[in-house]
Amino acid sequence: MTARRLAGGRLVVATHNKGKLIEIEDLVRPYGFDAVSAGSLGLPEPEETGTTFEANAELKARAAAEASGLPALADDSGLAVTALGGDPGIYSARWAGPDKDFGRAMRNVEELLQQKGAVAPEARHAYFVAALCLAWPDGHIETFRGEVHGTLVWPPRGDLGFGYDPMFLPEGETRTFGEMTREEKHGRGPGRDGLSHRARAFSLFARACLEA
Ligand SMILES: O=P(O)(O)OP(=O)(O)OP(=O)(O)OC[C@H]1O[C@@H](n2cnc3c(O)ncnc32)[C@H](O)[C@@H]1O
Ligand SMILES: [Mg+2]
Repeated sequence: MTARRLAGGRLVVATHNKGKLIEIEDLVRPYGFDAVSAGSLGLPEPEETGTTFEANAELKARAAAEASGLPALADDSGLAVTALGGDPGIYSARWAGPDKDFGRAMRNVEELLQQKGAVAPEARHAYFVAALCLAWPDGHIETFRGEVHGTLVWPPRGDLGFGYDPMFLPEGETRTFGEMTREEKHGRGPGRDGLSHRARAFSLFARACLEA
């Protein structure tokens, strides 16, 4: 099945997360879109009732496309910790509570890892997942998924990025996402498909819908 192509113009970035918005704007910029955020359009934040990243991305993209009459790109993402059975997973934002305190969310992850005796790096495997969904106002959707695997460090390192970035050391790297610039975290470039989960999902999206 070939994906439906999206040719420039206005695109709603259907997120209320500032860190994500900045990253998605970076990723779409080379394709010449006029990107507008869901927040700037005053769109409400839909309740994430799905049980998968893909379902939640779809729900957010559809809501924004319907409300705005424009194509909308949503991201649902999170950190899955193997020793914690995949938690916080789709609940990654909710673990930070209503004040979006990711210092607290990271401490919570660390405490649970300590309780499991997960000290060695091998016991501290985790991966980020991002599902990107593009929805058109007529109801058509395309969904893509990216992952990046690594280990969790303690204490957190770096103050770049957002969310759980300072705890996450990607495989084969010496710095956490919190110590990387956005360009390094995206990791896109000639011969590279991206380092972060979001950049990887975006590469698939770009190949299928923007470059085809
Ligand atoms: O739903 P929207 O409005 O997009 O914003 P959100 O923050 O609620 O986003 P999610 O529901 O997808 O929750 C994902 C959470 O996982 C975390 N997360 C996702 N991608 C991340 C990344 O690249 N680096 C660090 N943390 C990330 C981050 O804390 C997010 O709040
Ligand atoms: Mg959310």
